[in-house]
Amino acid sequence: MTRSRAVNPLTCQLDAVVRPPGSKSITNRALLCAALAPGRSTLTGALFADDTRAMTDAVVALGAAVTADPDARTLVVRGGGSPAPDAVIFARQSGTTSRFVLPAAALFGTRTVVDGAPQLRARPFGPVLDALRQLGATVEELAEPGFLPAAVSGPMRGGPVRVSGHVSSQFLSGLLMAGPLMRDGLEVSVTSELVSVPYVEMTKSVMAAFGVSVDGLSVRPGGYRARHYDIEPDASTASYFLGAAAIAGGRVTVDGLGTGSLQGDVRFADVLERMGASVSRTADSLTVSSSGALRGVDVDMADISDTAQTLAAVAVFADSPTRVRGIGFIRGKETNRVAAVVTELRRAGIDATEDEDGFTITPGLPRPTAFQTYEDHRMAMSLSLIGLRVPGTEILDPGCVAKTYPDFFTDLESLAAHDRR
Ligand SMILES: O=C(O)C1=C[C@@H](OP(=O)(O)O)[C@@H](O)[C@H](O)C1
Ligand SMILES: C=C(OP(=O)(O)O)C(=O)O
Repeated sequence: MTRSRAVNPLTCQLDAVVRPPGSKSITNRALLCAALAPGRSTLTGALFADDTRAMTDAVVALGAAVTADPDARTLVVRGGGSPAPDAVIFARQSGTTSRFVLPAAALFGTRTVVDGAPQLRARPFGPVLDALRQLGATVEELAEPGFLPAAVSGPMRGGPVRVSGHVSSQFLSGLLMAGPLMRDGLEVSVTSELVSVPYVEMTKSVMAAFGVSVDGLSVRPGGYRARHYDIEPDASTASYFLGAAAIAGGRVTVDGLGTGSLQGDVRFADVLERMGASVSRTADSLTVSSSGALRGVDVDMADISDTAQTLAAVAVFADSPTRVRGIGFIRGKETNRVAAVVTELRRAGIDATEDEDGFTITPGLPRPTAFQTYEDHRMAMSLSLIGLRVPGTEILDPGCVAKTYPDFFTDLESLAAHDRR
């Protein structure tokens, strides 16, 4: 296993067109909806990474049959089955997989155990477990209350349910996706401020594509319909390439992320625009061009928090401080992302401070640093951007990118082939 990976500075301005792998969030929603739809669905443009393997294994445990063709980026799903008694789902490090399959597993009369890697066991599950109890499921917390592993069994009667929204939107998305298969359908009330709102809109869009409409946060009883579904590239992943254009200068076009994207994270480009980059958007692409001169920004990233670490790396190269707000909840992601990003930038000599709801970065010249990554793919990918400008940058435990983007370093290196010479 490689313990560290050097990132080489770009020597010239960029001029690249990239097509990142498929969206993790859409792939995992489409897999679950397809598994709940009787018949054969074909998912094209799918992501093949640890998180989507976790969901693939999970839907198989729920009774679906899945044929994967990674070269063609295609998953064929035969849905409409049911889990074997005492099924066990191991969600690896995947928040989406675990939070989405708990409600789906509790649709069935058999007992299913959901567990994950130690890192996932440390993340919160209380809101979804509590909601499942309200809906009539039997829930056993097999370790600590509110954490994995947990066992669930149904069926659920459905109807009104209350769930909090300030820790994660994934609880709400998971409940909605199981909603049409509950006896009385589902009517969700969110009891606290909802974070990551665009992901709930994405949930509704993918459900609609599979034949289920959501009215507000209410779903009528019904069923999903199998179909062919094409998945767009991952917008969170695209943020690393757009960030590269912003700091290295030049131009990067992301092919396949158009104005109709289902992903809120395309709005990372709006933040770069506020910092002084130029952005152009078409029906099928997103382009960021920059001279490399950037100003700091004060921005609320509660809707697009997976790109907050990318922004932290970009902010280092601006000419005034950047303040990121609204993201206190990312302390409960793969790692405490607020603390991790501040610690690592300080390790490089940058003046970074933790705020209650985010962080503040004052630009500076980073020194050559071996960055720790805290088993967090986004720490590794974001801090790599610093290496595009600063010689001697190393990323420790680079393999952690496998969670969502196994080929990240190869693709980042191939950007250099597109230097504008
Ligand atoms: O629903 C989704 O696909 C996701 C929602 C977000 O999580 P939270 O709702 O926990 O912020 C995001 O960070 C995660 O990567 C994917
Ligand atoms: C938070 C993330 O993932 P998840 O919650 O799905 O594990 C992420 O991909 O940054």
